[in-house]
Amino acid sequence: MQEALRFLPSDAEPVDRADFIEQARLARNGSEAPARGLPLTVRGLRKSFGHNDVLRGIDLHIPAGQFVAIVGRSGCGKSTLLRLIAGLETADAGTVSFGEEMRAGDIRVMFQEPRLLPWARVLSNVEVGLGRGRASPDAQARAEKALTEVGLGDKRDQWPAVLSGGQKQRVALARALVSHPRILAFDEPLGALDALTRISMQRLLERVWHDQSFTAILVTHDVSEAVALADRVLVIEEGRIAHDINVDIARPRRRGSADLAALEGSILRELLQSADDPSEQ
Ligand SMILES: Nc1ncnc2c1ncn2[C@@H]1O[C@H](COP(=O)(O)OP(=O)(O)OP(=O)(O)O)[C@@H](O)[C@H]1O
Repeated sequence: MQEALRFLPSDAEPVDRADFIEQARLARNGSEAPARGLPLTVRGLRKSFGHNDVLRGIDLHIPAGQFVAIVGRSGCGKSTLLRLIAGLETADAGTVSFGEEMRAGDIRVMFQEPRLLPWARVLSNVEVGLGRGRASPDAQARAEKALTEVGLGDKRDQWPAVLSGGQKQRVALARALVSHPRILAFDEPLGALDALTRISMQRLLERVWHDQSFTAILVTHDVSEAVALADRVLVIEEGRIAHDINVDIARPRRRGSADLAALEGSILRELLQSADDPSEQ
């Protein structure tokens, strides 16, 4: 495992999820197995669009299996960072490296829009996530299993058009999970959902992350979502990681609890302060 880098200005240690994962795994299997998530290290990452210097030097290490949330003002570069990590965008400088050689399907991204194929039934939409593996004999069984994991086993033969927004996002999640990714990147995946659906999707995300032990990176506008789900919250300001906050609150976390609210409040105050700072406009 690579050594964790230090970040500004936080001195928080990377969260050790090993105990949490191991306890769950031992309870399920009675045997020890290595975490499935991949670690990743970002060094000196820079990205500009024309004269807009969006990311001005990002240094970051995410241990295998950690759940990291990225927050910050609109336009601060959260999605750009996520896209660079996922290889959907090319950096101007810097590197993103992973603990091991990557195989196809190791990184998946889930977006705000479900991006389902309207002419394909739900099960076929999930099989799309297998890429070339769609042709394998067990593709259908894997897709059915992924659909069951998101609670939509009974919708396999439906068309996307008849599903609710939340159900469509569940299908998108199943499509992301079917390749057994070792890093799952979420770009504001729940942003278009109503409040109740959003909370039930947050629980689902947390459960699948817990069960499958992938490394999770969540871009969100919603600080309460970030502190409810993540082991660690990164605040991006002025193209850099301005705060790297350890969410040292035991799981399962109770929505609305005083400790979550206090942490959310302190992050929001920080964001509002930087938004009010005229020197940054
Ligand atoms: N392909 C692109 N071409 C030009 N500018 C871009 C491109 N992608 C992003 N940008 C610009 O880079 C900046 C950062 O965008 P990004 O989407 O990463 O921000 P964000 O923090 O995710 O924003 P939001 O919270 O509003 O979704 C913005 O000013 C955006 O307009």
